[in-house]
Amino acid sequence: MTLAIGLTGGIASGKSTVSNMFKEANIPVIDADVIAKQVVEAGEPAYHLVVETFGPNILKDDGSIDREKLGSIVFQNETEREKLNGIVHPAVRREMLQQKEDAEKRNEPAVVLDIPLLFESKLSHMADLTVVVYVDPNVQLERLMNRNQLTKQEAEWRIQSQLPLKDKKEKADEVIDNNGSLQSTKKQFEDLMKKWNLASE
Ligand SMILES: CC(C)(COP(=O)(O)OP(=O)(O)OC[C@H]1O[C@@H](n2cnc3c(N)ncnc32)[C@H](O)[C@@H]1O)[C@@H](O)C(=O)NCCC(=O)NCCS
Ligand SMILES: Nc1ncnc2c1ncn2[C@@H]1O[C@H](COP(=O)(O)OP(=O)(O)OP(=O)(O)O)[C@@H](O)[C@H]1O
Repeated sequence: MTLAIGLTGGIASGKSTVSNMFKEANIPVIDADVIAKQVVEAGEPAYHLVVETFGPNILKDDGSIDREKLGSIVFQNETEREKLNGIVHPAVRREMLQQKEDAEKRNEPAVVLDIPLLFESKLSHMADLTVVVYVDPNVQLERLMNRNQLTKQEAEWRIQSQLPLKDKKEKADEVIDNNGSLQSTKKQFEDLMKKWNLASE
């Protein structure tokens, strides 16, 4: 049986940091953000719907979607965000289920479903257990502003477009606290791997 681990968190809470630890441990990771980018590449069905819905102004000169522009529209407006979600999410869900099935066919001991909106989109049924990468609100704001070079207002809009991290923490089966050093996060990751009998040594 392939253990399906649902990995989530808030924007810039450290999901990629933890998903890299899984990859280093040879556990395959299915990344919803990567798939969400692929399904809106030029020529894909969702690409045409996005252009129809948001207009040609959201395109770059080469015809690809200007993600920064689209982000500045949808992160500060719930109605626009729901329109985008309605186009992108079904395609992402289909592809994730396909990749999960492939991992099961390969008899992988485990597979990680890295889904930022795991709880918001009610997708936890796809996973056997859920893990939240948690940070305190002030740490999240600071890391997001630094990583994406955003103003405080822009970063707050992005954070507010998601369920508060403390709510996700309550819903999750396991919590990795990423407020501290990377070493402390790695230690918590290793402890979980032992608990799930996935540690190699
Ligand atoms: C708005 C878009 C174009 C901005 O692109 P950009 O390259 O700047 O960001 P990226 O895709 O890497 O997302 C960064 C983070 O933003 C957060 N986020 C993205 N989309 C959403 C959303 N619809 N609602 C809440 N948070 C979101 C997630 O935490 C994600 O990890 C893009 O995020 C998008 O197409 N979003 C809709 C699809 C979606 O929900 N993706 C999330 C996983 S399915
Ligand atoms: N323990 C840590 N100490 C210091 N910086 C950290 C730590 N963990 C992550 N970071 C930094 O915080 C930022 C966010 O981390 P990461 O990209 O892993 O988050 P994420 O949850 O995958 O974000 P998103 O879903 O928004 O893409 C990055 O710039 C990363 O280098």
